[in-house]
Amino acid sequence: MVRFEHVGLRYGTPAGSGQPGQGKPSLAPEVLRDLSFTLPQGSFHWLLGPSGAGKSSLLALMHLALRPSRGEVEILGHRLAGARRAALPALRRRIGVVYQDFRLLPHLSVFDNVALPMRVAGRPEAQLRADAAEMLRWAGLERKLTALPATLSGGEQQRVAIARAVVMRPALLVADEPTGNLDGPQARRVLALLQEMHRLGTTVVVATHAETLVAEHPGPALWLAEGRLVRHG
Ligand SMILES: Nc1ncnc2c1ncn2[C@@H]1O[C@H](COP(=O)(O)OP(=O)(O)OP(=O)(O)O)[C@@H](O)[C@H]1O
Repeated sequence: MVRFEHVGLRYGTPAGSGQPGQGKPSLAPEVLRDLSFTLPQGSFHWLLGPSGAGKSSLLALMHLALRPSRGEVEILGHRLAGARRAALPALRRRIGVVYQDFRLLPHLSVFDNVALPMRVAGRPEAQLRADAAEMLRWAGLERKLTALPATLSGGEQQRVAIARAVVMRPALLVADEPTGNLDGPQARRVLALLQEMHRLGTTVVVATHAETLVAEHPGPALWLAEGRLVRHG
């Protein structure tokens, strides 16, 4: 479950920067204002709104890249305000993130990109090999295991990024404009993977400007405008 209660975010504050500190209050305007909503575990939501509305900022709060300047954020049963800093890495491992620009490591093969989160978490090599291979089969990339990201199409790179985001079986998956760099067929294939994660029980939030895709797959949505939640349903 994801729960926001009266959440505000200003960049440039110690909380907004994600850094601890005793800095003076920032005079920067709030980019997220008084957001309150709950996303049930296992739900799928679009995150919609014009450019600058605050979609990426909201997703950054959900995947713990930022902390709110005010209000309460609860992710997967953890209230961030009371959470010990030491508890955050374990919580982060339960959250998968997909970006518009893929963010694959260019010097690592497709296989090693997907295996990386498991290596960081110290999984045994035999298990992680099997899991990474299974995820890449699922994403339709079993023939690309040894390829470097630059040799793949945009759609293939994004499918690698999704395999990497879900290989640790996250309970929450957030995608920030995941089809922004893709053509229609590739975008649909990427969305199908995100929807399949939802069907498997993952809470999924997808920020997008892709109106055609949303029209083809109507579903619950959070609408932001100028940092406010203007519609939820
Ligand atoms: N690191 C930052 N520092 C200061 N202000 C920022 C930062 N990142 C975003 N902003 C501001 O926060 C507001 C919301 O930006 P955000 O990127 O969250 O919107 P968005 O809805 O995702 O936009 P887009 O659809 O164009 O990606 C904007 O006014 C933006 O300029």
